Amino acid sequence: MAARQPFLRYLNQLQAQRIDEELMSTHAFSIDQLMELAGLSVASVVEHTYQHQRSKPLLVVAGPGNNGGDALVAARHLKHFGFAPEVLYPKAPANPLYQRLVTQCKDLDIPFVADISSAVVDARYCMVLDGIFGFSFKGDIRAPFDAVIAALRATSTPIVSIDIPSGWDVELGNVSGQGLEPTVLVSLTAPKLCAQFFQKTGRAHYVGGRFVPRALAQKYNLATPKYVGSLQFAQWVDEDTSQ
Ligand SMILES: NC(=O)C1=CN([C@@H]2O[C@H](COP(=O)(O)OP(=O)(O)OC[C@H]3O[C@@H](n4cnc5c(N)ncnc54)[C@H](OP(=O)(O)O)[C@@H]3O)[C@@H](O)[C@H]2O)[C@@H](O)CC1
Ligand SMILES: [K+]
Repeated sequence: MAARQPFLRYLNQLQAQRIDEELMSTHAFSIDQLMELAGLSVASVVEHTYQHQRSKPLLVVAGPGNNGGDALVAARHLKHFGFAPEVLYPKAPANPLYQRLVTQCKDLDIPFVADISSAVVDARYCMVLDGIFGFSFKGDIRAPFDAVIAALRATSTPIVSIDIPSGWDVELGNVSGQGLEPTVLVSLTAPKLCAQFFQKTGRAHYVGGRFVPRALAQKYNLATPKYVGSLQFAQWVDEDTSQ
């Protein structure tokens, strides 16, 4: 009997972008649908991890791309889950999709803050949701996000990162030393190569985004997470335990 090919467990940047494109072409998803499910997964992980810490607000930091869109969706769900999210959106693009997400947050009375400092983050928030950069991040961190990430790095407030710890090279990890060091990582669709450098004691790694059709998983030989019932996330197991 032929030996089973090892599953593809960590995506490179190009594979992540191709899978995203194929979901929206071959597999007929709209970006709004994918973002909604991605953001719901992230909010579900936050609820699972920080359900006993609702007495303080949580800070959602949204970047200029779809990672930021996921963060805005998560903020909306978290408000419905009984949390008190506040959003920092330093560079809101003139893109109708993101503008609709902002309106939806404002209609729920989610405050948008103009600026943060490390001291304010530590004093005011129970956690930070990092939706600054995802799988399209490249190069050195440019303004205004260099200052935002530096301020977050100087806090002791726990960070949950969406898909990629912001500032990390998507494949090589925190090679610049300037990226965030989150407590929790929620990979979407499948972990990217940088997630291999995240697996350390005291941290939790989940996968979310329950929208991958079997045909796409088979095409890439993806190691699909074992989602249970209606849960929107699954714990990522570090080694290949598939049969
Ligand atoms: N299938 C899935 O898994 C799904 C994934 N989804 C989510 O989409 C995410 C990927 O989204 P994405 O492609 O829009 O890119 P993302 O990383 O958010 O940022 C791009 C922005 O960052 C900027 N930028 C880049 N480098 C920079 C730098 N050094 N310094 C400063 N800025 C920099 C760049 O600017 P530009 O280079 O264009 O000037 C652009 O504005 C993915 O991680 C996941 O969260 C779901 O929504 C849907 C289903
Ligand atoms: K991120």
